[in-house]
Amino acid sequence: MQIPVIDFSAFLDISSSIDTKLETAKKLDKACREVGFFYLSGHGIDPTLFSEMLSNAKQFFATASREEKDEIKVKPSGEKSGDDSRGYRLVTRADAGYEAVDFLRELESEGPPYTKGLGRNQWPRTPASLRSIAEEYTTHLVALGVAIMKAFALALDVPEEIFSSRVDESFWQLRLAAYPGCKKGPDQVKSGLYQHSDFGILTFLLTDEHKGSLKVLAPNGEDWISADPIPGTLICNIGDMLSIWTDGIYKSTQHKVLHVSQDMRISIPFFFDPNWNARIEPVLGNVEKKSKGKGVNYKDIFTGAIKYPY
Ligand SMILES: O=C(O)CCC(=O)C(=O)O
Ligand SMILES: [Fe+2]
Repeated sequence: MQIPVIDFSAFLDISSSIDTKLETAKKLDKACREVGFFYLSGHGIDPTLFSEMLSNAKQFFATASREEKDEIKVKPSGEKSGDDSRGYRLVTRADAGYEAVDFLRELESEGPPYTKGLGRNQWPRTPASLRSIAEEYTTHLVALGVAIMKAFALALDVPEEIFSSRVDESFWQLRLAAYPGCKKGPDQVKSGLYQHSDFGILTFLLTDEHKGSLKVLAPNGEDWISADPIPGTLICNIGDMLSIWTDGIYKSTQHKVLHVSQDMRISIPFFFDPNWNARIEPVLGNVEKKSKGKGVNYKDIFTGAIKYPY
């Protein structure tokens, strides 16, 4: 299996004919059906923004003091300003080892105290440029996510609003992550992330130059393929919610991280997820399957009000 590289520029070019757009959309569609992962080029985002995101994230993880990290740590919902979702975490488990800071779309809400998902982002004090760069990056990726959903609708031959009405206020999540460098010897720590599929719609992943860390499960269910970074591209993959919307036609492929290099690896996933109130149900017109997600809103899944997978 190979992860295809797809040039999206023709779809974004307003002078492209519908046939040209359809040709690009069909390439994406094929990748989503067969692999669930693709590299995106021609996305219109300035590569300087990629390097600024990576260098700001690296600076934070490499230089922020313990106190600075603690100040913005994820706090339980209902406790002062916490909402159990936003801020810094250090994960040291048998099957996962990394540090991360999460930022999510801020929704209108009462509080503090906040219920899960409805709080305010906690921005690191340093580097001072991180917030404005992350906000600019987010604006670009939200627009890109909306454009790709239009391409999916075109390829699947369904009305554009089926998707756009469910993602036009995407409850996105931006994660800055650092996988520690592996030291040999007794203090060796696990650096990586257990096997999983992503939860939402579409993940846009930006990583530093380390190779061999991200592994994608091949369709045969046995082989692991390294998804090494290709400079200037974003690694994209389908999440479970889009797999549900498309009756499983688009695959939310399993992947994992196993980082064995001696230096820290920076990885920045952007999870383009459904609107907070989006309905989660198959939408391609298969009436029998439509009942499966009856009454389920994305927020109920996100907050754990409904057990997922349901
Ligand atoms: O760091 C990576 O390469 C992938 C991370 C990932 O799969 C995730 O955060 O969901
Ligand atoms: Fe993932």
